[in-house]
Amino acid sequence: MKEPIIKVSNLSHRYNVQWAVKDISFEFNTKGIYGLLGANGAGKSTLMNIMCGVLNQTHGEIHINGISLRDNPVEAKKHIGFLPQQPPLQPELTIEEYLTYCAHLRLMPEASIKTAVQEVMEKCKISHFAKRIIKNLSGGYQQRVGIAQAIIHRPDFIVLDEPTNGLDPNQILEVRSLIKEIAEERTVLLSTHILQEVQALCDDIWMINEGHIIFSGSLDEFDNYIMPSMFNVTLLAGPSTEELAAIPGIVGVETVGNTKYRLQFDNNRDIIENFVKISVARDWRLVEISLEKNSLNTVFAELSRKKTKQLN
Ligand SMILES: Nc1ncnc2c1ncn2[C@@H]1O[C@H](COP(=O)(O)OP(=O)(O)OP(=O)(O)O)[C@@H](O)[C@H]1O
Repeated sequence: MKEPIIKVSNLSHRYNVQWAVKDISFEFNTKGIYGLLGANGAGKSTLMNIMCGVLNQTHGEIHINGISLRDNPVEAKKHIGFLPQQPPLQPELTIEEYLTYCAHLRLMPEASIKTAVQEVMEKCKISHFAKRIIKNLSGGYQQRVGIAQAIIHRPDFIVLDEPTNGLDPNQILEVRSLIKEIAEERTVLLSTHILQEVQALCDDIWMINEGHIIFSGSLDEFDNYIMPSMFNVTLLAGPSTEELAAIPGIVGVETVGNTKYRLQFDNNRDIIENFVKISVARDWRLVEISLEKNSLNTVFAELSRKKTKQLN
């Protein structure tokens, strides 16, 4: 049977008395982009540093393609690429010099290095700047070089820690498109505290809060995890707010202009169907009705609140 690309088992880490990461387990078996979402201080960098062999965990095991990172770190690291929050660039070197240096650090066979450097520069669309000194590149191009160093040794598993942090909107789009291309052939774990980032890029989401994984699933599952609690209606011959508030299941009424209402409901899943029936029966001239989808921000805040409550 094929080993998981990455397997994390009962991983915990503490810097001092406080656990930064506590009893985390998961595995990735497919290519694509996995989002690791969490607020500042949630434990993302700690988890990523451990997964990339930069930090030794207090407890637990990591296996990359079946190789133990603790027992066989040199072999395991051949399968991992890492772009930390601060890309480990050498500002005085040219792109080509720097990537050649990285290839040596990655213990690549000497004969394969020149081709690997050319290939990775093409992949990351930086070949035209091969001879340019890194410190003279824009933030977006520096980040491309950071990504290039993470994939030069052709690892199966790439970890990107906040890869679009500090970039302008155009650079963000360019780096995102590069990440998508890279993930067609590999498994990418992308850490971010930006919800739009996971929305734009990720197939699956892991959410971490206070060192615990509090959600894992697809983007749709994440979005729908908490049932919407509001819906909006347009009633051309609407009743008084009192009459609306008296409908069983409605717990709040807000008027938005002359014909529009925003209604809050309890956990009654049949509310929309019931509301339509009542509107027709009472001739309110219903012309529009829509559930208000929770924004990812709302879900994020609610999940954090739920989990913190459970842990206390
Ligand atoms: N070197 C360290 N020594 C002591 N505590 C640390 C150290 N690094 C991180 N921590 C603590 O561990 C917890 C998790 O931090 P971590 O940096 O992993 O979170 P994060 O989700 O990556 O946040 P950010 O997005 O701000 O980097 C925090 O409470 C942080 O203060």
